[in-house]
Order: sequence, then structure tokens, then C-alpha cells
Amino acid sequence: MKIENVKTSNIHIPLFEASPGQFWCILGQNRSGIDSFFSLLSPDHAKIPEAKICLPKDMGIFSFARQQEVFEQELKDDDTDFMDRLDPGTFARAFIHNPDQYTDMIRAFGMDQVLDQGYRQLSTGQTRKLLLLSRIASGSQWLLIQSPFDGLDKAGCGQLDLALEHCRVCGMGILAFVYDPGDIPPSATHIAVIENGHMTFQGSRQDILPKVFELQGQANFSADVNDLKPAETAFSQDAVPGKMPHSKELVRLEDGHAGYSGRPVFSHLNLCIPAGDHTLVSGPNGCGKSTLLQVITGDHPACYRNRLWIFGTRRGTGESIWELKKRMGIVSTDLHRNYRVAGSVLDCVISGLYDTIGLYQHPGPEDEKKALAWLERISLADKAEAPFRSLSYADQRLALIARALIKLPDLLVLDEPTHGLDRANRNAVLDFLGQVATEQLSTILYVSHREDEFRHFFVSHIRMGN
Ligand SMILES: Nc1ncnc2c1ncn2[C@@H]1O[C@H](COP(=O)(O)OP(=O)(O)OP(=O)(O)O)[C@@H](O)[C@H]1O
Repeated sequence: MKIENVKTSNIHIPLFEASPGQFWCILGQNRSGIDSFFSLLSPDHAKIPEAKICLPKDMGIFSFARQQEVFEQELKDDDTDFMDRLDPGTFARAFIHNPDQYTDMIRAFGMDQVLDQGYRQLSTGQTRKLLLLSRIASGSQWLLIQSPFDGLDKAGCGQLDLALEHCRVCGMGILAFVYDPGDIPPSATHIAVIENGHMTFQGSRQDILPKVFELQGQANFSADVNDLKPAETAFSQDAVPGKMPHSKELVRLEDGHAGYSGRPVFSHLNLCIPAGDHTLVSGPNGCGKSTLLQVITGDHPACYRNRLWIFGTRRGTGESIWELKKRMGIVSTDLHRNYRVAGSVLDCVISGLYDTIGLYQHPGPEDEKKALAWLERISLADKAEAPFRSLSYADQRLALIARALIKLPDLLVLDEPTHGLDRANRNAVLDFLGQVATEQLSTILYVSHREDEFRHFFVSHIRMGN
């Protein structure tokens, strides 16, 4: 693979070469040009005058965009309307070429139990593991993978690193694109760094690694609670910022259970979240974290079959889910992949005020002003009218985070909200949540696999699946 003389408005690379048997880790911040470099290496890249781009014929590609394409294809092929049962879609096993040859790797990833489930019936981490396995097993001699460790549990990250090391030793060429120096795979043999559209460092791991940790990143997320106008911190409940009544229970689940088609995912779970009790949820891929959050947000049918109280209201007693949702702000991978409607970035942020996917009413000038202020805080004001879907994955995430924060709801339900974000942005989001917690502006329910996100403001920690 050889890239020469690339000069575009986003990326400038005089020379980059990678050979079979090398594992390159490409590190860059969001908006550094790293995504443009990734696109450049895709076979359908746009032509660049005077550039020489020599790519291997056959590359296994794993990216956020590819993951979305698979999801949308599965939705298109869904035959539920013509069947007397739910269409599970393509079985996981069908994504892996010759699965019998990879039984050990499939088991090591913890995927052997879910091979006969449909793609859309997998958890976030399971879908990512499946697509990674499918690329590894595709027989390609080159792998091009974007943010491979996002969404994987600790054991999964270790297994992936071992699998990639094995591929490299067998002669494959690997390029893994990461946004955080902490995500540089231990088995990477080479590192390249992209900053402000330039490849500033490239070389062997031992030469480049010491330089990497000196890099200072600038976050695009710059919200500060002191900058929020009083109107933005006006609660839907009777609490006033700083005076949230701690006795108030936002969530109570007694002897909770949930599952799919009679298969339990969790049972006997007791949970009580009083206002101000910021709660972290962790546990291995597939243990039921998202299912639990969906029960709480009313997006899983088990919410009616449980002894569950949300904001003091017992679910299943004729309450309006829309009234409950008004008091929640949600970010999750499920929301992200389902946010497929046409609409601008501004519409997306405003839609958080109406709890809709897409905007279906004309917003008032105050709402528009609030959303524009949020776009400033995520450095996307210049993209206000751009289609949400045209943004990079990380910028879409920032917009969805702003969408959840715009009303500073009583309960912030954040299921791995920082997918795709670089270290500076992740830290900035968590610092802001820390301020929200200190000022008691919202109660935070947060799912994460990343120990660098286990901040001190979380007063409770639910460890599932252990
Ligand atoms: N619609 C569905 N139908 C059948 N099974 C499902 C469905 N959605 C999820 N599952 C299964 O339920 C289990 C729990 O899924 P869930 O998404 O809650 O896990 P999770 O802990 O959030 O995982 P991750 O860390 O990967 O996000 C998984 O084993 C998954 O395969």
C-alpha cells in the first residue's frame, strides 16, 4: 500500500507506505483529517489530482459507516409484516465465512452463544464483534478498521488484540484508526499521527509512542454550566438547580426481570435511583445493560411487566410515556443508528426538546436560539443547516449529546454516549457531566465499559453480569 502526494482541503500526505505483516495504528483527534485519510484508503475513494494511491485489491473494511449500512440493509430486508412472527433477519452465523474454521476465535469473543440470533437482536458490542470477526474471516490480506475497541468489553478488547496480532503474524497488513492514545493496540508495530490535516509522525512503535503522549488535544465540546442561561436550567419538576430534593426517587425497580422470547437477560434486579444519585452501569457485552436502560426509558415491553416506578409513577397504570419522556434525555447507539430521518443538525438538536427522532413541528425562536447556543458549545454552529447524516460519526454523536442536554432533563440516560469521540472530547463531556452533577441539574444514569469514564461523581455503581 502506497499513498503519495495527497493534497486536499482536509488532508495532506506526501508519502505513506505500509507492507504486509505490519500493523499500523493511525491516531488522530476528531476533525484532525483522520476520517479523510480513512476514506482515502477505501476502494471507492474520490479521485485526487496528482495523487498516487496504490491500494491492495482486497481489503476487509470495518467502519461506523459500514455498520450503519448493514443495519439499514437488515431493516430493508425485514419481512415481519409478511410473517406471523418477528423476522430475526440475517443470522449472525451468516456474516462469518466458514465459521467452523474460526470456532476458537468465535468462542474467545463470547459470540458462540449468539450465532443463531438475528443481526438486529445483538447487543452493541456483539454487533461490533460480529462485524470484526466477519472481516477477519473474509480471507482479505488487508484489514482497515475504524475505532475497533469502541463498545467492546475489557475481555473483548484483549481478545481482539490477540486476534489482530495473530492476523499480522500470518502476514496480513492491518491499519487500525483510533482517536485516543489509550486505544493504541498493544500489538501495533507502527504508529502514524494525524494532526491538523498533516501526518506529523510515522514510524515504528518504539520511536513514535513516546511522542504520542506529549500530544495536546483540543476538544470541540466546550459546554460549561456557568454559561447556561437560567431558562436552560429550568426544570420540568419542582426542583430548582442546586435544590434538587434528594429524597425524590426517579427510578425504582423491584425484583426486576427482562428478556427476549422467553430467554431471560436479567432477573431479581433491585434498583432505586433517588434524585442526585448519579449511577454508573457496567458489565460484559450482552449482559443486559441496554435492556435495563430501555426498560427504564419505556423502550422495552418488559417495562409493563415489572414493578417499576418512574418519577414516582407506577408503569402500566395508564400513565403517558410522553409525559415521562419529557423528563428524560437519552443518548444510545440504538438511538444513533435509528436517527435516519432527513433533517439538519439544528433540527436534530431541537428535536431533543420534543423527544422525537426528526423535527415535525415549527420550533419557536427561543427553542432555535437554545439549539444554536448548543451548536456553538459543540463547535458545529457553522454546520447548523448541514444534513445530520452528512456529519462524521463523532460529530453526529456530539449533536446527539447536545440533543439530550438541551433541556437538562431530570434524568439523563446515557448508554455509552462517547462512542467515536477522541480523548479531549470524551473528557470534556465527562467534565461537563461532573458540573451537572455538582450543581444537581440532572441525575445521570450512565453505561460504560471504559474505566477512564468511571468518574468520582458516580455515587452508585451497578455491575451487571458478574
Ligand atoms: N431484540 C432482541 N431479541 C433477542 N435478543 C436480544 C435482542 N436485543 C438484545 N438481545 C440479547 O439480549 C442480551 C442483552 O443485550 P443488551 O443490548 O442489553 O446487552 P448490553 O449489556 O447492553 O451489551 P453491550 O455491552 O454489548 O452493549 C444480549 O445477549 C443480546 O444478544
